[in-house]
Amino acid sequence: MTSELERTIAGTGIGQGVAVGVVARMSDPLPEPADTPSTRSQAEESERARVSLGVVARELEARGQSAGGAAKDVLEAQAMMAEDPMLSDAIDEALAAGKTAERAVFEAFASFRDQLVAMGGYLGERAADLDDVSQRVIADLGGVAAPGVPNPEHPFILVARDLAPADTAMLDLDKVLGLITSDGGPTSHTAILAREKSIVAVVGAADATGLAEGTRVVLDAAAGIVIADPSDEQVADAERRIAERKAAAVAPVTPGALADGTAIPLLANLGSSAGAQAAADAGAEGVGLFRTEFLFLDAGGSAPTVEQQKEHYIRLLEAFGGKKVVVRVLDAGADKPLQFLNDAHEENPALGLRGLRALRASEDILREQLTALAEADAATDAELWVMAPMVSTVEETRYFVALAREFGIKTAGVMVEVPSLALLADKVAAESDFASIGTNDLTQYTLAADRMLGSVAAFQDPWHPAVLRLVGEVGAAGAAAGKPVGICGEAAADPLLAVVLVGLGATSLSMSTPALVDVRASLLTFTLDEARHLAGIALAADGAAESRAAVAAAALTLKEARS
Ligand SMILES: C=C(OP(=O)(O)O)C(=O)O
Ligand SMILES: [Mg+2]
Repeated sequence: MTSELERTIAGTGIGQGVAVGVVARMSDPLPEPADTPSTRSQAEESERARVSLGVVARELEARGQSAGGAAKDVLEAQAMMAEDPMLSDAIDEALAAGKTAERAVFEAFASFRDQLVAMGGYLGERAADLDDVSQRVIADLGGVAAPGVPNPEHPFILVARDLAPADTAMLDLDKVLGLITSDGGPTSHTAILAREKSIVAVVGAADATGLAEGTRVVLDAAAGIVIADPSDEQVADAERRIAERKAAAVAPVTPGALADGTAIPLLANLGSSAGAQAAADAGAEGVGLFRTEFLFLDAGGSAPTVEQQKEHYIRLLEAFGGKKVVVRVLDAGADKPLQFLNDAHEENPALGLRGLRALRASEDILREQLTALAEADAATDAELWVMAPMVSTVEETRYFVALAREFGIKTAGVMVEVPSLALLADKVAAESDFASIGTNDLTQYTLAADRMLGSVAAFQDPWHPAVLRLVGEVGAAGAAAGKPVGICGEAAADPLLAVVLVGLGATSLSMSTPALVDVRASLLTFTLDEARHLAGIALAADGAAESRAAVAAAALTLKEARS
């Protein structure tokens, strides 16, 4: 039975979590205080300002004490801003002109803010901190709640338009059960943070602006919905799923496998060696995609030297001794521009000189990278595989594999991110040691939808049967040639789609570390035959939404038949 009040709000779910709780809203910024003359004496206004500045400073200090770490430093700096003598001089000046304490605080902080912005750089970035202090003092003067992340005594579901980085740094994850934002898409700052910290979240839920403080909600990230005023059955269902996820999270970290024991190694996507330990702790059986772009982006305008690269690769390989580590050579261009490799203006950079095309045009950089990789491999005992991004022809495959071999790389492969390569997968399999499907780009190129563009985000859906048919081509070619086929795009992190991908022939799955738990649990619930059955259903669908819905229904039927 549904409750009479129940309402469903759609958005984009981040991760697979479920949460039940009451809404606490991030309050909107306060309006600018009116510039009307004060009816109080200057001394009275001055005292009001002094008291509120002190209250806010003490509160920020206290919050800093309880937050600890980097947040403590930020908050203590803010507390000092509230009692900065230059600011209080500016406030006194405005009060002397007959303004209210609210208006005087507003004007004094605003003028300091403008000065900071004019200085630019690090100081410019502190402007938002000053705004925050100003808002808090004005709120205290008016006896209203301070804007920003609320701090109720009980756990809550935070509803906000979007979160500023400073807000997110302060989230008390023991209290915030989930996040709902009305703005922001899957790549917004909030979404990235939620993914990183495994916070249950639905973003871009435009109708969430109507969710009142204290409303009970079920937040279902897996379905991308928020149910306001849910029925008892809906709450019970959500609580059952929360318990299941908790059980999965503490389940033994076993190697990835299907219910019938078919091994499907679960690997991590990493951007630097810094995440290696967390990935290994979460049971990653190796690395399926090491993105080397960050190493090049951090080098400041030129390629890092062979020595610098080698040092970094050694750190990575040492963290995965005896295990497989797939490193992708530099993937510059389009969403990852690197001036020193290609500074030409391109109308359509995603279709331009990017990935292997750009490296081939500056082959010395590719040669240096392969040198560093081969030397790091020789110095460690991980199993190094190297692959090239954005390969679109069989000739490019042959070129890359031959060049990698010249440097002594034992296992060389290509990423399948362009439909042309998937369609020639049999020929690619003959040339290359392995293939790894980058579903993010493969979806972008198959659906002709720029992955950076919000207006076409709905097309960027790897559940689309056209994308899955291409995956199936690569899977079949790999099986026929006896060559591994990995998946390293975001699609592998979707627990149900992961099963479909295995049904299409994927032999390993690579994803960001927090996704490993859910994908491991999902694989364990289906046999290889069932995965193939689900893949067949996905391939037969008309579009992404139909494919997702039909597979979800069939998966439920399979599970119910078993229990
Ligand atoms: C894994 C992929 O590469 P990136 O997201 O780095 O382009 C992909 O395209 O799916
Ligand atoms: Mg890609």
